[in-house]
Amino acid sequence: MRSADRKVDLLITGIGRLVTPVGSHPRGGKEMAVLKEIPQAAIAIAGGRIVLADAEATVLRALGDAVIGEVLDAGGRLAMPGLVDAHTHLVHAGSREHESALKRSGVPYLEILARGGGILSTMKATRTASEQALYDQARRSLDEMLLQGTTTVEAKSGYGLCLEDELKQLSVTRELSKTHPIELVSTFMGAHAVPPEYQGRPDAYVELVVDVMLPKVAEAGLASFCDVFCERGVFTQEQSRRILTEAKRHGLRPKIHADELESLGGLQLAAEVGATSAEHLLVSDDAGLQALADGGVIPVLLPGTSFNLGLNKHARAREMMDQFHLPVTLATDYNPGSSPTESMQLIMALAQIHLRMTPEEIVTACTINAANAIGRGSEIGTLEAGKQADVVIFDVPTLAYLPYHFGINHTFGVIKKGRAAVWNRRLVQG
Ligand SMILES: N=CN[C@@H](CCC(=O)O)C(=O)O
Ligand SMILES: [Zn+2]
Repeated sequence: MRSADRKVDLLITGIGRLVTPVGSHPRGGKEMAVLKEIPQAAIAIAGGRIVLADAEATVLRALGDAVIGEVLDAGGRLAMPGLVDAHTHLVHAGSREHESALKRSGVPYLEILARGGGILSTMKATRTASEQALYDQARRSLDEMLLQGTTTVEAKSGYGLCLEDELKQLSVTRELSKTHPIELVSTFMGAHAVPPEYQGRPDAYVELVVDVMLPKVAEAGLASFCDVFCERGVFTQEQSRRILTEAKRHGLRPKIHADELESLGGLQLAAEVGATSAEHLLVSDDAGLQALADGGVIPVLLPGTSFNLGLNKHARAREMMDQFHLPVTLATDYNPGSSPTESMQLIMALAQIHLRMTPEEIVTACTINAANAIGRGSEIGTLEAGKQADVVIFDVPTLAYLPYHFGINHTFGVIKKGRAAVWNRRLVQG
């Protein structure tokens, strides 16, 4: 530490083991298993950033006679970068437990949508809801995410499906990003489904998205990314191309929901338009995965969706890593239909069992790779000097225990931008 740095706002001591990926870039293939591990560690934080994360003796020596604002003792627990949830449909009204019986009786996800349910059912609820009601519901979800160790969340629109209500959803995201400790990255997803007014006229709806919605969203600075649901019966590859190409023209970075149920060439399109990420990928073939690798597109896998839809089909995470050296990312896909969970810890457990990922790979997938999937790799995703101080402290004896003991919350503490947001398992007010 230079003498100019000799003021520390927060010092976290007593970290039994600090575990973190290193660097700012996505980690692909074998690199995903490489973590830096420091026993008996401490983290010094100033101005919301990490000044030093190292062995406690080294940190204390470097601090010398520095002025220290607050000290928090992690009590020998495990610290890692705050979890990044790179794919959610955070802002929506209501819930869809009434569809569970249909799903149990074998009615497919897209059939429920075709009957006017599914996404369209949440669209109706969201259109009717006030901004305040949407805000309150999403805020409760964010609190839950924070309590579970998530510090940054991507939030998609796509339940308004008309200009006014898409803007309403995105405004709620913007409001939440000002008031909640969790940092939000906003994605415009007007092309999530074809609304009833445009039934049978999907191209006309695509034109509305392109000509009316995109310019307004971009002008108001309401989103950083644009996503589209490229799936049979929803949007074709050609319609998706039109939307993502126009999105780029307006300064929004492309993302795509692809290969969830059927492959329409969404991964090739992702590479073609230079998408940051392609998400779901349950039925992807080798050609699609090679396109991602060649195009530098990050695969975002959502094992909560296949679990909850009872699909018995899992993304080919091992091949993505071992054969295609891809930087696999994990996310909740939190939404009221296909994945009603805020818990990244549940996703970790599913990733270990269904995607056959190791605990180290899972950490990388939920931190630095996820950060890159939302364009934030240089700021968050690792515990290194200079990065934003987003830290989660888990009450687990070993790293492997985290995805192993599932169904409970292991989070003891969460530090967001250098401030305790959760401590002793409770939200810190103020
Ligand atoms: N598959 C498309 N969209 C969401 C589900 C939205 C919903 O069912 O409400 C997803 O990513 O799984
Ligand atoms: Zn989604």
